[in-house]
Amino acid sequence: MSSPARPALAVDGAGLKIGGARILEDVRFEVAAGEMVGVIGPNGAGKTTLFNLISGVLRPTEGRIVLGGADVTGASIHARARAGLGRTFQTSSLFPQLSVLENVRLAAQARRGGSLSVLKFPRSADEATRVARENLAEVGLQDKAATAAGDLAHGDKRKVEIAMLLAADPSVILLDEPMAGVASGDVPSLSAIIRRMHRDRGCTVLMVEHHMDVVLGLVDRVAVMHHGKLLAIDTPDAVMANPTVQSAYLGEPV
Ligand SMILES: Nc1ncnc2c1ncn2[C@@H]1O[C@H](COP(=O)(O)OP(=O)(O)OP(=O)(O)O)[C@@H](O)[C@H]1O
Repeated sequence: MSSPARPALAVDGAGLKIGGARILEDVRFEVAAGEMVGVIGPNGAGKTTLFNLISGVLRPTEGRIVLGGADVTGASIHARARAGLGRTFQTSSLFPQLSVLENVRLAAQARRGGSLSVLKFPRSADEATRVARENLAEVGLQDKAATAAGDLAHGDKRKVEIAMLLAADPSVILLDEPMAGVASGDVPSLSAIIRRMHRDRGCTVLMVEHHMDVVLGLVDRVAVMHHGKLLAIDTPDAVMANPTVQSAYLGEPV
């Protein structure tokens, strides 16, 4: 009998208490290698906190975070990045005065923490530039390489952030509201980039996103957070048909 494939990411009973406040409680799910899972839920449900626990910004007060079979609950943000975890943030993380190419090149050089230590075989400047150009082309921004990142439209900034993420070559990607602040006309091209990134790289993706139509059209499964708990995790159709989820979104007690 073959054993089931090891999940790329497991959140194993994770909880977070701050002072007297219980922010997250017994969150438990697995994401298979190559799967794309959306995380939805009303404001304050705990989605960003969950990402902070997975990426190492916060440590859970209960439970474990397991990345590719390794328990990383106590590992630093950088150790998780070296283990192949990449993350974008809700707010822009670009250096506005630097050119688009320079922003992506810095990410390429810091691949899995590489540039911080000569022992980790950092990419040479030429190699980093090549990787940066390749990833800029992947998000369709090769013509804006010389533009200052701060001068870009919001949608293009988001695309540069995805190019930066890809330049670091992660195997598990956390996207925190990739469509936040993006003009509605830019949403389809950004969605297409995410779909292509997932398909061509075979990476595992966990994505928080408020645009429900975007999430439902992209992901294999949806996780629904509510009041710091995982309400449901299932296919988009099953989640939308779930009466508990419907109550949560209508603001009724669940
Ligand atoms: N450091 C903290 N100290 C106290 N409470 C916190 C802390 N961080 C988050 N919270 C609270 O935890 C809850 C979950 O917050 P979180 O930002 O994770 O929600 P969210 O689902 O990402 O919301 P949004 O969709 O608005 O981004 C909120 O009630 C928030 O006020």
